[in-house]
Amino acid sequence: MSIHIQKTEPFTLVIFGATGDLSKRKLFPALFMLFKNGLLNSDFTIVGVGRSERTAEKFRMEVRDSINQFARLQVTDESQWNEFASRFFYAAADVNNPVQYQGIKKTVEEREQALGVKGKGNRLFYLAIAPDLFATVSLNLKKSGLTETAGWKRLIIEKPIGHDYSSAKVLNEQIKQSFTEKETYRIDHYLGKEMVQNIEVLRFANSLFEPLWSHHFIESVQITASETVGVEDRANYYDEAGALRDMVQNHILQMLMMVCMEPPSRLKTEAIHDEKVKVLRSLRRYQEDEIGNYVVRGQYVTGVINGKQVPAYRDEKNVNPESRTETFVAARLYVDNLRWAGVPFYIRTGKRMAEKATEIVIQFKEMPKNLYFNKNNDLGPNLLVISIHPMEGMYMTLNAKKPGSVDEITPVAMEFCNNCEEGTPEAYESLLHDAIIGDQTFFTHWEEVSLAWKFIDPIRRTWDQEKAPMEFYESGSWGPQAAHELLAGQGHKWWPISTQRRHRIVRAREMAKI
Ligand SMILES: NC(=O)C1=CN([C@@H]2O[C@H](COP(=O)(O)OP(=O)(O)OC[C@H]3O[C@@H](n4cnc5c(N)ncnc54)[C@H](OP(=O)(O)O)[C@@H]3O)[C@@H](O)[C@H]2O)C=CC1
Ligand SMILES: O=C1O[C@H](COP(=O)(O)O)[C@@H](O)[C@H](O)[C@H]1O
Repeated sequence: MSIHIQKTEPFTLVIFGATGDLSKRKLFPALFMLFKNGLLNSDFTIVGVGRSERTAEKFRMEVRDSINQFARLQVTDESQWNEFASRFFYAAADVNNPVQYQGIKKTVEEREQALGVKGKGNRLFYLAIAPDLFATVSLNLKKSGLTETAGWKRLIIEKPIGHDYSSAKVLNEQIKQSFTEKETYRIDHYLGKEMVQNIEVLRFANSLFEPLWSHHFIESVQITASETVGVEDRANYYDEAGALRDMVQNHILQMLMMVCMEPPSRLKTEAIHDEKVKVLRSLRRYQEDEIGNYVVRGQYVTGVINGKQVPAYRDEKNVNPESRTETFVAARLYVDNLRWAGVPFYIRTGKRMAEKATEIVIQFKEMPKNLYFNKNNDLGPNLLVISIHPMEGMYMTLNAKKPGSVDEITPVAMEFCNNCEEGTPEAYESLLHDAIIGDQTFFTHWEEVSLAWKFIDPIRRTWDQEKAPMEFYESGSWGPQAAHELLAGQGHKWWPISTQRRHRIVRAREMAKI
């Protein structure tokens, strides 16, 4: 990802769903930050599409409001704003109606003509709309002639990509009729997070880690993506999807791939995708009758979050009062290759948990307990903690001599903070920029999508047939007891999440005592 160095070529970005939530909260703020940082070519154009009519002026005001509400920096410089806003246009269209694409085409072509790139403009289509419209739009883009240009054309799609392997495959075939794999950019916003991208650098630019990065020295790996929010206003989608499809199929497996992949032969997109795909091929698939031993599903009941009583999942608006949808998943996974043989990868994700945090903990094997410095049984394992959110950084716990003592041990932490001094780019900033410059490294290849679904589908089937229990957990907790037992059986435990910098050393000490 080359966000700090490479300015884009001229381009037109057509955003389907420009009046929606994703555009307001993520896309417009990201475009504004890229513009402010001088990373967009001055000849860029944004064409917003939605069903309801509005003038370009009104659209620009909405864009401004969303930037002031959601961007890292607000609009303060009027002439800079006018320059930015003058590139925004709007075309009303119902995407189900092929005829209405002509209005979009006219807007795009007029602007390309004005910029002197008639017939050869670069075009990027962003589908910030419901997933069941992805196929229709991509087919209609071709039929309308919008994909015909001597410049490049690209499609950006959001998740979810299907709800299982078969539906994802059908969608992929439909998209392929208009866009090749190289032109298709599947967003997984976790891949745009600074510290997720940093995993590669940490592993492949430090001689310290790579020799230790295997079953010889690593005892286990834990990946947590916990949230304090509930289902919010997305029950219509979420009650069908559940945490397995919503978080594990994409974000959690992407983080697992980044931790496990072999060093790529070159730092090129294809080489990186090849290595990530190999991880999914080695990921042990569980038979339906053994899933209960490895995967736990849970659903939140009422509890207290930030001092406030919150409702049970089944009492949330638009949720089926008898819903069997999981809001929590924990699992013990294995990557059956030479590097990772026997190393458990513990994953967990859930809504209404105790803290909002995304963290990866690499636990190294312990020193032999019967030798040296373990008089009080207080030697802790070395942990490398990669904090992805809300803190961005990493820290390593070590055992050190307690100051002033002869052989007493105390845990210490070496820490790097990635976002302490100034804010780092938001995931969508870096992903939008990559799509505009044509770098697919941090987008999901079709093979990753398909293998991820093949891993997920048997688990989903088992749960749909009620062949594994549903565990209930209190809101504000760290999930159901079964999620702790998953590790306890292996002599492991979930390490406390450490989201606040000032607590870290204290937490490191607590960890050593556990
Ligand atoms: N919101 C978020 O934070 C995230 C969203 N996503 C994904 O992004 C996509 C969009 O989500 P979100 O922004 O939340 O959805 P919203 O419901 O907020 O917005 C939907 C958008 O689609 C437009 N739209 C709906 N039907 C049509 C139609 N027939 N023709 C033209 N436009 C139409 C709406 O415009 P209008 O009503 O004006 O016609 C609106 O702009 C989804 O795929 C979602 O899964 C992914 C990650 C996060
Ligand atoms: O994709 C999704 O991610 C969010 C969590 O993202 P984060 O960047 O805040 O960690 C999750 O709330 C949502 O359900 C899911 O669709």
